[in-house]
Amino acid sequence: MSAVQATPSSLLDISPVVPVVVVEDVSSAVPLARALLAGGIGVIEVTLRSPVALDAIRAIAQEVPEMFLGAGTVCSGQQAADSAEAGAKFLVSPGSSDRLLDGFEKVGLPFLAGCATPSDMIRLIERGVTEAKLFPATVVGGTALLKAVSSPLPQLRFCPTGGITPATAPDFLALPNVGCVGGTWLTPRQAVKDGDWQQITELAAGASKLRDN
Ligand SMILES: O=C[C@H](O)COP(=O)(O)O
Ligand SMILES: CC(=O)C(=O)O
Repeated sequence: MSAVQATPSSLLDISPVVPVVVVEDVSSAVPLARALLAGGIGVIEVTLRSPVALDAIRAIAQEVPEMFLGAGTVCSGQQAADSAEAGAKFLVSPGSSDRLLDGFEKVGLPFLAGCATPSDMIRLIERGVTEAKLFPATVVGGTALLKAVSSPLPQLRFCPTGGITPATAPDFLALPNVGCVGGTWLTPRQAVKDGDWQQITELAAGASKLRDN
C-alpha cells in the first residue's frame, strides 16, 4: 500500500474509510495500527475515550510512523494540544463550538470538526473550513441529508461517521460531497481484545477497496 508520510492536501482523500478506534490497552495500539496498514489502510483515528488514549497515540507515532495518525473525540482546546504533543497529525471532533474551533486553530493541525445541521456547517464555512465530519451521520439524515445540503452548501465535503457499515458505505462514498467515511467496524472490540490482528487486516483490506467498487 502507499503509506502517507506527509500531511496530505485533504484528510478526506487518504482512504475510503477512516477507522475510528478505542484503545483500552496500550499494548494493543501498535499491533492494531500495523494490522490496519497490512490491510491497506494508512490512516487511523484514535479516540480520546479511554484513559490510555494519549499513550496509544504516542506509541503509534513512535513505532508506526508511516501511519497517518489522528486523535478523535477531541472536545477541548486542551485535548487538541495534548493530542498534538502526543504525536497526532490531525484532530477529529464529534461536534464543534467556537471555543473548540479556536483551540484547533491554535494547535494548527488539520482537523475534521463535527457538524450535524446546516447551521453547524455555516459556522465551519465562516471559518474557511472545507472538510468536516458529519456526525452522527445515519441519525441526522445520512445520504438524504448529504444530498440535500450539497446544493446550498457546496463549499463543504464530508466524512460521515456514525452507524455506517460495509454495506452502506458505498452509498455514502458515491456522493460527490463525500470524500471518505468513518467507522468502528474495522476494529471490533473483541478482535482487539483477543489480539486477532488477522481479522482486522482482513476487514481493513475490504474497506480499502471500497472506493473501487
Ligand atoms: O462513536 C461513534 C463512532 O464515531 C462511530 O461509530 P460506529 O461506526 O460504530 O457507528
Ligand atoms: C465521533 C467521532 O468520530 C469522534 O468522537 O471524534
